[in-house]
Amino acid sequence: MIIGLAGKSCSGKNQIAEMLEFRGFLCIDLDLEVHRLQESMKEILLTNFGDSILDSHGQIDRRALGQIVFKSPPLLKKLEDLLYPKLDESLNRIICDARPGAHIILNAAALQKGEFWKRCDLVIWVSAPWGLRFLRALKRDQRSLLHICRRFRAQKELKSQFFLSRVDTYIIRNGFTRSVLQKRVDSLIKHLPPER
Ligand SMILES: CC(C)(COP(=O)(O)OP(=O)(O)OC[C@H]1O[C@@H](n2cnc3c(N)ncnc32)[C@H](O)[C@@H]1O)[C@@H](O)C(=O)NCCC(=O)NCCS
Ligand SMILES: Nc1ncnc2c1ncn2[C@@H]1O[C@H](COP(=O)(O)OP(=O)(O)OP(=O)(O)O)[C@@H](O)[C@H]1O
Repeated sequence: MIIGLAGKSCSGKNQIAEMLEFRGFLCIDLDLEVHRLQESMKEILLTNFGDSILDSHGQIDRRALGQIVFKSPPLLKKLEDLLYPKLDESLNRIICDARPGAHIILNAAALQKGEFWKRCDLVIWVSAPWGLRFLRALKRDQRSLLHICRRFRAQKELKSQFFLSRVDTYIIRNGFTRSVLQKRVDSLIKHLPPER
C-alpha cells in the first residue's frame, strides 16, 4: 500500500514520518530525493537558473535556488518541470526495491503537484494553524520572514480538499504537543490494514 503524507510547510509531516518510521514503516522523504537529484542535474540547473545557485565549493546552493524560485511562480514551475520526471523515475526504483507487501509512506509537501498523489492508495493530510506553522518555520529554518512568507505563498493551492475529492484521505491535526500527535499517529496506525 502506498500512503501519501501531505500538508503545508511545517504542518508536521517530518515529525509524523519519524513516528511512523519508529513504528517500523518505510518512509520516503521526497525533499531528500530531490536534493540527491539536484547534484546530478547540476548542468541543466545552471543553464536554467544561472551561476548564483552555486556555493563556494561549486555545489548547488539550495538556499540560493530557493530564494530565486519561491519569489517567482513561473521559475518554481520551471524547476518542478525539470525535476519531477526524474523524481518519478527514482520513485519507481524505490517502490520496486521495497519489500513486497510493505506499506510505503511518501512524505511530500508537493504530493498534489506532479501527480505523485496518483500513486497513493491513501493520503494522510496533516494540518496545523498558519501562525503556528509560521513560528515553527522561523525556529526550524532560520530564514527571513520574507522567505518563509514566499514559501508559504507557493503552497497556497495545496489543500486537503484536493485529496478528499480524489483519494481516501485521513486528516491529522497537529496543533498541539508531540505527545498528542503521537496518540493521533497511533490511532491512524490502527486504521491501516496490516502489511502483508
Ligand atoms: C526550492 C528548493 C531548492 C529549496 O531547497 P531547501 O533545501 O531550501 O528547502 P527544502 O527542499 O528542504 O524544502 C523546504 C520546504 O519547502 C517546501 N517546498 C519545496 N518545494 C516546493 C514546491 N515545489 N512547492 C511548494 N512547496 C515546496 C516544502 O514544504 C518543503 O518541505 C527545493 O525545495 C526544491 O528543489 N523544490 C522543488 C522541488 C520540489 O517540489 N520538492 C518538493 C518535493 S515534495
Ligand atoms: N506537535 C508538535 N509540537 C512541537 N513541535 C512540533 C510539533 N510538530 C512539529 N513540530 C516541529 O515543527 C517543525 C516543523 O515540523 P516538520 O518538519 O515535521 O514539518 P513539515 O510539514 O515536514 O515541514 P516542511 O514541509 O517544511 O518540510 C519541526 O521543527 C518540528 O520538530
